Amino acid sequence: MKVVLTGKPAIGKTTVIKKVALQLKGKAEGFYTEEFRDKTGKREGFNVITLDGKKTLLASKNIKTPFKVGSYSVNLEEFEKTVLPALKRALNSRSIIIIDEIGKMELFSDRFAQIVKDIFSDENTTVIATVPAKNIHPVVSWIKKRPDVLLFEVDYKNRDTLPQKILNILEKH
Ligand SMILES: Nc1ncnc2c1ncn2[C@@H]1O[C@H](COP(=O)(O)OP(=O)(O)OP(=O)(O)O)[C@@H](O)[C@H]1O
Repeated sequence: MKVVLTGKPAIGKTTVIKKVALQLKGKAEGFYTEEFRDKTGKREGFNVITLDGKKTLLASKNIKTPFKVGSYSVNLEEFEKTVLPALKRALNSRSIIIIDEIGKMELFSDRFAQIVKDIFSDENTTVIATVPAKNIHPVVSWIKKRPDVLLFEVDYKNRDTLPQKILNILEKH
């Protein structure tokens, strides 16, 4: 089962994923991405939080790396160190895999792109992932076009009911 969420920036994709992950505690592995703000309330960057509780910096305005998205620099090395082992472990153990998100920042990592492909190509693996509305990378359009992907566009009307809908789909599967 492959469930993929897309939708406009800040529409609530991560919130849906977190609600689903909370209900799947112990059965799911993977990560979600959360923004953090400075003292004045301005967005400073993004953290990655793995479902087994590791937190690392994904990107920040206050670091300099060659991997830039707007004013944010991506902390590629730390991202790979934290996320790749979790995804590999999940793929090998056939846990439910949660990937929030398969976006511009994360896709600076070719190794991440490759494991995402491996996960989606494995017909026995259940994955719940988020992708941006824009096809910012070949992997994103490849995922959206897959016939085995159940694609949901998150909007204001469905964002409160989607978590339960996804859980029902997983249960039936
Ligand atoms: N169902 C909801 N009810 C009320 N507020 C919500 C809901 N879902 C999300 N929000 C709020 O909207 C904001 C953005 O939510 P979220 O981070 O989940 O969006 P996103 O689509 O994952 O964003 P991004 O484009 O950064 O990935 C947050 O402040 C969150 O608390």
